[in-house]
Formats: sequence, C-alpha cells, structure tokens
Amino acid sequence: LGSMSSISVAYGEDGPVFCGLSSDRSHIVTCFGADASVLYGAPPNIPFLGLTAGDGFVCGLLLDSRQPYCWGSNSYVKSGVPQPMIEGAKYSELSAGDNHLCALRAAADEIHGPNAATSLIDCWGYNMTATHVIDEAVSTISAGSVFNCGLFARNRTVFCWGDETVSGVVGLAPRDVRFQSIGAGGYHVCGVLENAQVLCWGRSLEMQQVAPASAIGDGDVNIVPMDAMVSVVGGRFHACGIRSLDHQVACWGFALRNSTSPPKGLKMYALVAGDYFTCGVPAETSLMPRCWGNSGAMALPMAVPPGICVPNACSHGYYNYENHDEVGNSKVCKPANSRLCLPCSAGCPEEWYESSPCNATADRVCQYDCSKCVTGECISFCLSQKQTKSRKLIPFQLRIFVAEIVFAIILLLSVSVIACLYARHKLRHCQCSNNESRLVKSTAYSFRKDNMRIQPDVEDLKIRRAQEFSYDELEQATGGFPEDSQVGKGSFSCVFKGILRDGTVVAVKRAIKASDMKKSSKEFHNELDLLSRLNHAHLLNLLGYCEDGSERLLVYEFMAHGSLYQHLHGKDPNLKKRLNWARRVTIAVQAARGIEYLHGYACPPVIHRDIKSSNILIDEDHNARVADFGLSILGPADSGTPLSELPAGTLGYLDPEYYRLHYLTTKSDVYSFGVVLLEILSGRKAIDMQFEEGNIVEWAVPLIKAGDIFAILDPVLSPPSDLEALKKIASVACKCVRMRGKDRPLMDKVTTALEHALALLMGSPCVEQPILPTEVVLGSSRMHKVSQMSSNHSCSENELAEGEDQRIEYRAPSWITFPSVASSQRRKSSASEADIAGRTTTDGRNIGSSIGDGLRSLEEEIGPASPQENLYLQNNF
Ligand SMILES: Nc1ncnc2c1ncn2[C@@H]1O[C@H](COP(=O)(O)OP(=O)(O)OP(=O)(O)O)[C@@H](O)[C@H]1O
Repeated sequence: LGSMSSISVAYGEDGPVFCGLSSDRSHIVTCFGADASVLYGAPPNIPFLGLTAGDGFVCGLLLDSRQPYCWGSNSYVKSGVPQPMIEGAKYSELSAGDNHLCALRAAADEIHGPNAATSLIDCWGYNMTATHVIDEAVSTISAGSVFNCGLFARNRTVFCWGDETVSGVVGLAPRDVRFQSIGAGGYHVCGVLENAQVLCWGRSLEMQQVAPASAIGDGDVNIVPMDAMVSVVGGRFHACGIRSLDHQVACWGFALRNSTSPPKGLKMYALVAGDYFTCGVPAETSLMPRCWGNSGAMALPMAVPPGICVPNACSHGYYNYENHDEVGNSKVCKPANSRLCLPCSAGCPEEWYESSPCNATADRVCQYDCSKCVTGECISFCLSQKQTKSRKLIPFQLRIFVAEIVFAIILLLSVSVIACLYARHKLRHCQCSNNESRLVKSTAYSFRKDNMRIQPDVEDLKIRRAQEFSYDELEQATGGFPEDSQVGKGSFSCVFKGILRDGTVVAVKRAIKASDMKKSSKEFHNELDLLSRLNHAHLLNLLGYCEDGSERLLVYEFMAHGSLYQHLHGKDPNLKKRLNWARRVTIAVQAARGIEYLHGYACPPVIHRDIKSSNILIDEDHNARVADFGLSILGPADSGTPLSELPAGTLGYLDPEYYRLHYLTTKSDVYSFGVVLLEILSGRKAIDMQFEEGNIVEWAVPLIKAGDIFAILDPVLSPPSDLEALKKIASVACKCVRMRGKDRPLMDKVTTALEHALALLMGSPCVEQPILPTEVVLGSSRMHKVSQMSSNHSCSENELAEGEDQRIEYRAPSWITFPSVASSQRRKSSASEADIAGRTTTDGRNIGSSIGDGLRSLEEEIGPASPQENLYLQNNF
C-alpha cells in the first residue's frame, strides 16, 4: 500500500513480509518474514531504486532499466516485469495496492516528465490493467487497496481513480486543497497539506472526524491529530505520520487487538505501512527499521536508506540527508551524484519559534516560545524550565557555602594537576605547560626549540584548524572520484588526486565502507585530531577534511612521487632503479626525523603504529613524509610506559612484542622502521612469499650478523664502492628489529646514526672534495648542480650516474623550518636502554659482539663524525 519507498511491507496469509534496500549504495533488496515466495523470490544482486508491496507480492523499480519487477505469490501481479509492458517504457514511481500495481511513466524527454502537459500511468493487476492518460503533469502516485491517487505537479491537488464502490475514496477526494504529499491506505487516503497539517478522507474504521467539511469539500472526511507532519502512510484501517516537531511517529485509526504501538521517543526518517503492520527507518545511526503492529514489535537487522535517491539537487523545502558516523563510509545513493532528500519540517507551530532554519544539510529546529504559550503542553514545558531556573535561585548563605566547597575542590584539583604535571615533567622531560614553552610562531609551523624538546603551541594549535570542505567541493576537485584519478588504496580508504578551486593539487582520502564501522570512524577522527595537532616537515600535512553523511574525507598535500613502497616494489622497475642509494638513505633519514618528532617532540608523544613503506610518501622535491595516522594513538607521557592496546598495524611490520604481549611503546614504531630500513637496503617486501624465507627480518638479520652485507643489498643497484654507510644502516636496522623493545634504540639514536651514514655515503667517495652547502643539495630550496661530483674522478662510474641523478634536488620550503637539533644534542638527550644493553649484555641477541664493527652499540658504532660529515650535517640538518 502507499507510495514507493526504500522499504516495503507485503501482507497476506503468512503475515507481513518486510523488504528493504541496502544502505551501502548497492541498492540490493533483502526481505524478512514468513512468506517464502516473497523471501526467496527476491532477486539477489539486482539494484532497485525503490520498492512497493501489496497482498503477497513486492515490486521494485529496477535501477538500471527503470522498469517494474515483481515477485511473490499474488495471482494478479505475476513475477517478473509486469505484462503487457510497452517496449522501452521507463518509470519514475511505483505503487502497489492489494492486487495491482501502478507505475508513473517517466519519459526521457519532456513529453511525459514533470513539466509535461500530460502524464501516463500504467497499471496492472485485478481490474486495473490499463494505461491512464492524465492531462497534467503528475508528481507522485500512491495506491490504496483497490484504488489509486496522484498529485498534480503544478497545483499539488489530488486526483483518485479505481473501484469507488469498494473503496469509497475516489468521490471523496478533496478538491482545490493543496498537498505536499499523500499516503493511501486500505480505504482511506491521508495527505500532508501545505501548512503541514494532515487531512484524511475515506471510510476506514475508527477515523475521527474533526475537520469542518467546508474546509475540504464533501464526504466522509477524517483528519489526524492537529500536529504538523512531514509525511504520512496508510495501513488497512490506520494511518501513521512523522510529526514535524520531534519527528516521532503518531498513528491513528483502527488497530487490531494485541497490536504493538509505534516506538515512543524514537525519531523517524521514513515510514511504510502494510495492512496492519507499519515500519519506519529511525533517525539514528543504525538505520535499522523498527516495525510495529499485528506481528509485534521488531527491529530488522539491516540498514536501509531513509528514502529514495534522486538525481537532482534537493529542492527548496528539502534537505540533503547526511548519514551518521557509524553507518558506513560510502554514500547511500547510486550513482554517486544522486542524493537523498528529506522533507524539512514545515515551519514551527504558533507557540514555537525556529531556533535554526532548515538548510541544505539539516532540518529546521523548533523550540517552545514561552512568551506565546497557549496549550497545556507548552505551559507545562515552560513551567518546568522556570522551575529549573528558580531552583537555581538558592539562598545567599547556601550559595556562599557552595562557593566555598567549589573553591576548595578547585584548589584541590589545581594542586593535583600541578603535582601530576610536575611528576610527568620529571618522568619524561616533556614540558607541556604553556609557561615553560612559549613557542616560536610562524604561520605554517609552530615549534619551540629548547635544549630538549620542540612542542606545538597549544594556543597556536587552537587557531590552526584543518579547513572543512563540503563534499561537493571535493567531488568537484576530483572530478567525481573517478577510477583514473585514484592514486592509491588502503584498507580503509581510497586516495584520489584532486585540484581545489584555488588550484592547489591535493590528495583526497575517501573512507570506504569497513566491516567494522566504529573502527573506521574512530580512525577517521584519530587521524583528524592528530594531523591537526602535528606539524613537521616530514609528516604529511593535513589541509582539510569533510564529513558529510556517511562520507568521510581527508584532504592532504599531494605527494607527487607516491609512496616509498611504490618505488621499491611497484610495477615500474625504473622507479626502483632511480631510487639510488643516496635517495634511499635520504628518505630513511627524513622518515626517521618524522617519526622522531612523533616520539620525542610531540607532547604527549605519539606512537604511529603503522610505519611501513606505503606510509612513507615522497613529495615533488623527493622529500619523504610520514603519513597515515589512522592507527596512531597518543603515547603515555613517559614514552617508555607500555600501553595495553590490541595489536593493530600491518603484517610484516608488526612489533612481535606488541603483537604477542600487547606491549606498546614507541619502540614498536622503531621495530617497524627497522623493517623499512631492511626494505630500503634489500628492495624486498616486508613479507614476500616468493622467497624461501618470506619474512624480511628472518632473512636479512642472520646475513647481516654474519657480515654478509652484499647478500642483502638490492640487486638492481650497484653497491657503492665503500660499503661503510650501508653497513651502518644494516646495523641500525638489526638493532631496530630486536625482539625486546627495550633492546631497541630510541628514534633519535636511529636518526643520528642514519644521518651519519648519509654523510658517509655522500662524503666518503669524494673525500678530497670539501662538501659545501651548495654542493650537497639535499634540502636546498633552489636547484643546485653538484658540479664537483660529476667532475670528481675518484667517484666510480656507477656513483657518478647516481650522482647525476641527484644533481637536481629541491628542498621543500618546510625544510627550512625544521629545527636543527644537532646530533650531539640528540645523543645527549637519550641514552637509550638499548645502548646500555648493547654495551653490557652478553646475550646472543647482542649481535655487536659477533660481527665486529657490525652491531656494536650505536654510540660506539657511529663514533665521532669526520670533519666532512660534520660540515655536511651542520649545513644540511
Ligand atoms: N597525500 C598523498 N599523495 C599521493 N598519494 C597518496 C597520498 N596519500 C596516500 N597516497 C597513496 O595512496 C595509497 C593508499 O594510502 P592509504 O593511506 O589510504 O593506505 P595505506 O597506508 O597504503 O594502507 P592501509 O590503509 O592499509 O594502512 C598510498 O600507499 C599512496 O600510494
């Protein structure tokens, strides 16, 4: 009964059967109930635009062909596309009565469209099979048991046709009354008038007559309670509507004995009625329909869109439906540019006022205006408000007493907070208080450099918020998220290249539907929070975000050269070759600095939890940026304190200690970064089952320990003439992937070691040449030629080739703002447990003892920097 919707209720001997479309954009139908012919006749995997149902059957409007398709056991409405069917006919709406189906023709041209002079309505079934030519454009149709009604598009008046003897509805249709919408029931029709009041007519039982006949014409007129409604539906002898004010359901008319009532206190988006059974899509995140009536109350285990998707923008009086966070990541509607419009509440009643108007994305909100109260409801509401206020007017002495208590509590709290801050400060030398850390402000970056820590300024962070984008803006920027602008895909998102209106090239990360909605929503907010707070030259900057219904998108700076993973393991072998040793080690240094910032300089520290080569992105200046804070969590103030978190991360990079014991510290990131270092050295994936030893750690560490560095180096690159730098990196990698977190170095140690290795790599082959700032070009905002390198005869041919490769390198402007914490300072700042362990333990895992220079403690191993290295480091870091 009624009009087409995203849900339908069929009825018959076997009781009601509910069918609904999936809210996951698939538009696939699923049914629940006891009528096997409806349940099992439902076509799997065929998308529908909307549904309608009658006695023992359901019909859907096929999304692709726009033709009706029915299934079930009604002998008048056969399964399949109803016959006769005009070839190529397309329909915009369906409505089913007891034993018939009507469909409103939607011609591709304007002959029968909404602005047309005529409309065609085709009906099939008992006593109904005919084509009706209506002399005006019809906007919607709704079927009762043996009759149908429609609304004219132009003047919104109603017209009905069908079996008048049985229904008694057709002749009673009010003339010259304008409706926003109508809902036909068994033997009555209800409609929402232009002023949002509801008017019913017909001869259904128990329908109270309250409206003056003069207002609506002759006949047996029934009207609902006086509440303004946004929509109405009709059952066999009852009708239900969604109240405009609170979106709660109100039902009236006849109900069977022992029927359940509509849920109280539950807001609804949409309703549909069978004969004695009504269902609604609740305005809550689950979107799981609730039903009530003769078969008891039930919640159906599927999420259903709260209406029909339309191709056009929502017209005036409608707002674009937004999903709630937990509902899903993808849009409800297919195709992507269609949308779901819900009716705005129709104004506020007399004694109410509008506290916020209906806009493009949200309905209007009304509140009681206590100065205009007339009804008891309003008066009692305002009285209760008053009482609440007057209760606040407590005697003066009592107020003083309370104030004293409050003061004492505040004092106590302040002392505790100061004590905690002090303890925390002592524990981790991390100064979070504003007083201690007045930060150097700049528009793009805000860091404080003191002898130990650099922290984001709290005030600055309050101001520096990521920009909020509308979905349309981002859809436009990416050209509608087509496949060819997709630059990557993760477990929870697809990444698209886009261009904002101001010409900025961006990467738009669009969350995809995850099986665990809460998780993906949590990740979205984690990432948003973290990225808004963090700012570093080697972290991927968040430019903005968008949260629109079920859509969640993050907008990042576009990284022109993709991910380190793509370079090392992508399909293009040239990419890998082009990533010569100097670039690889530079990337390692830069990524290490980003992670070091997370661990050491952000306050409180941040544990990334998903360090891997696909999360190290490379910008157009070939600088590395650590990305994807989806799994990050703020670490304990004392970064050595473990957090008991359920393991999350990527196989192959996951710290075994964290995985097995759920023991999470910053050292878990150190492990993952060690794996990345091994990837960089070997060009192998973290897990690659094409090799006998598929796990990179299990494969590489024994070889490095045995001093066979050659065996692990990426065969696509010629090894540098002096392997010292790579040996140092291999040694650092081995330390990073030690089994016990406490045996691994801290990130600042790792960074320092890598910086030295880089300096060695850049300097040692050309030791005769002094390395000048303009020559070693990593980090210059201008282009510099490494003329010396190309003319240096002591460099090998291979190195020369690699050197040529890196002659033109840039430094992103953000480099300039990177705090130049000298390696020596860093060294002082963290005497890692690993280093201490490295010097003292005789454990077999302390590989330092087994391979000579290979894996001694980092301090010993790095040794003092050579003058060239120092010069290089001073000028470049
Ligand atoms: N800002 C960006 N600029 C250019 N490409 C990007 C950007 N961000 C991500 N990508 C590309 O998209 C891919 C997917 O990124 P995403 O962060 O969604 O997933 P992931 O980290 O690779 O995997 P997972 O989500 O499973 O951890 C990246 O590997 C990278 O190739």
